[in-house]
Amino acid sequence: MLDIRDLTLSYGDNTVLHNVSLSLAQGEIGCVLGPSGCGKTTLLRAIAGFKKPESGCITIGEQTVCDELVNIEVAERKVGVIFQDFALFPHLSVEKNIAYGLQKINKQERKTLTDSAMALVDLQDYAHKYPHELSGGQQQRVAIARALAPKPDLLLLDEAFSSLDPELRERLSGEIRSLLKKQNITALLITHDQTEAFAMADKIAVLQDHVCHQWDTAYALYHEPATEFVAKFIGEGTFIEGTIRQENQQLIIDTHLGSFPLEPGKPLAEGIKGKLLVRPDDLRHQDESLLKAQVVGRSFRGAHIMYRLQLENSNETLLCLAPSHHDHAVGESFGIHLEIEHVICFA
Ligand SMILES: Nc1ncnc2c1ncn2[C@@H]1O[C@H](COP(=O)(O)OP(=O)(O)OP(=O)(O)O)[C@@H](O)[C@H]1O
Repeated sequence: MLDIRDLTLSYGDNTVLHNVSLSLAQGEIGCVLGPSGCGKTTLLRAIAGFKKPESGCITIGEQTVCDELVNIEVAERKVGVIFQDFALFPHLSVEKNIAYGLQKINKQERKTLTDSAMALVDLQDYAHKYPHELSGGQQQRVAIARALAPKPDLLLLDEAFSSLDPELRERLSGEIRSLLKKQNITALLITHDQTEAFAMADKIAVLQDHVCHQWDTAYALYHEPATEFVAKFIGEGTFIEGTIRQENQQLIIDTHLGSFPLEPGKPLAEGIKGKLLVRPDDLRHQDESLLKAQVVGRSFRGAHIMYRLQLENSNETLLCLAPSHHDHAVGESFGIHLEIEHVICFA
């Protein structure tokens, strides 16, 4: 339903996107995640048709909306956009806001589409209210109904939850995911909030320095990051150094916390130094372990405590997520054991 191939786009000399590719099947929800200024909004603007790329191709449904020969107008692309501030018209009622994009359609059909969009987001009782009479969550639902009323092929959400408080944001992102899934709507959202991306998206693109580092499921981004940037950006963790050796065709990294076999097919070779990713859940609390570490920081998270630990005879600190009944104060030491299920190593 959405196919972006080798998209390159600049503002003057500033290349913002370089050879970005990603695609979504009908009914899939994608998310573009990345640090501020990495080009998330620019990508969305290119898909909607507000900014023409230098090269590359965008296809929405059956229609190529932009390539070296074609550039379809914004209004002709079957795309619904929801902006960060919802962009509702303050002087129009909920019903009229939703009907706004349907002016080319005859009156009867306009009423049918408006009513069904209002029902979709459960706002029938608010049809004659004005935006200032609604809560933030209700305003967002109006914005969604307005974007969905013309039955777009693709829905784009630009930081659509960021002006809401965290609790409402979490609840609404779950609700909206269910709504989009039930209606089999294809959507792409941009956010800098990983929790929101994980809660909503089937697939996530991680952008940084103009390029898309990885386009994958949340699970793969966390457990099989393609680049060091993705490993650092998604989730928490620390890198420890080691040396790579080969034993019976198998590459192994030796570190001061143990030796770990490496996945095949990575650009790693015997004799080079490697950086091994240690996630907080790889480091286990184990009283009987001879390997001891001292608590230098801690953050209580309810069921778990995130410890920052310093190894004996080392300046290195590591994160350890332990069940909160293992309650240790800063300055105390406890035994640890490294058990890595997904071995992630970079040269
Ligand atoms: N209209 C414009 N003219 C010139 N440069 C622009 C324009 N819009 C964006 N840029 C530049 O393009 C880069 C990407 O901007 P963009 O808004 O796409 O990033 P973003 O990832 O959405 O950032 P944020 O998370 O802060 O919203 C930035 O360096 C920005 O300064």
